[in-house]
Amino acid sequence: MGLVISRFMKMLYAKKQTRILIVGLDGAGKTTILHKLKLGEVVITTPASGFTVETVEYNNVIFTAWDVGGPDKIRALWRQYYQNTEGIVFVVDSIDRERISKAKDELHRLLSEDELRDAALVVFANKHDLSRAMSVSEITDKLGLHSLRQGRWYIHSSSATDGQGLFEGMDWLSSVIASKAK
Ligand SMILES: Nc1nc2c(ncn2[C@@H]2O[C@H](COP(=O)(O)OP(=O)(O)OP(=O)(O)O)[C@@H](O)[C@H]2O)c(=O)[nH]1
Ligand SMILES: [Mg+2]
Repeated sequence: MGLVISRFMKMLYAKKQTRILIVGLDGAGKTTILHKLKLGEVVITTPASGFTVETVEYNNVIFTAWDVGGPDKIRALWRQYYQNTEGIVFVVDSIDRERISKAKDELHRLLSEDELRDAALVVFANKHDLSRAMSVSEITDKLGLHSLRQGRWYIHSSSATDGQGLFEGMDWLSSVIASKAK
């Protein structure tokens, strides 16, 4: 899986610097996905107490992951990572029925940011290997994805622990970004 991802990432992203955000509530599976993509060493930084950012650089693509459910006072710090963002990977815990509406609020809040308005969105309905997982269509509804702009979003079930579904989502994202760059 890592090899396949690497190969097409290399083809598509060689020229200009691009950022991809990997975001979602705590425990959704962001860190697991970042490692599973096998793009390189994951570097952890803490720009402020209570705020941890994980970064992987791959050619000219910077993958940046953090938890968007944190306290309001650290939100201002997120903006430094918005520049050049072409893609957003939003990770949802498919068994967390209690917090799906919080996930929705955070997603829409993020997408309303000026600098993120044109970014393509992939949602991973993660932890799909678990029997209690909500279906992709239920998550689509509960996140209000149909109300989003221009149809530049895509949702796929995933299991970050075994890698299932990650390729499909990343493949869609890279092809949308590549077609925009032309
Ligand atoms: N069964 C199952 N467990 C998963 C999956 N993805 C992640 N997990 C587990 O869920 C827990 C949280 O995963 P993380 O990758 O640490 O989640 P995170 O989004 O980085 O969480 P924070 O760093 O706290 O914001 C870990 O115990 C993972 O092993 C999945 O697809 N299936
Ligand atoms: Mg994490």
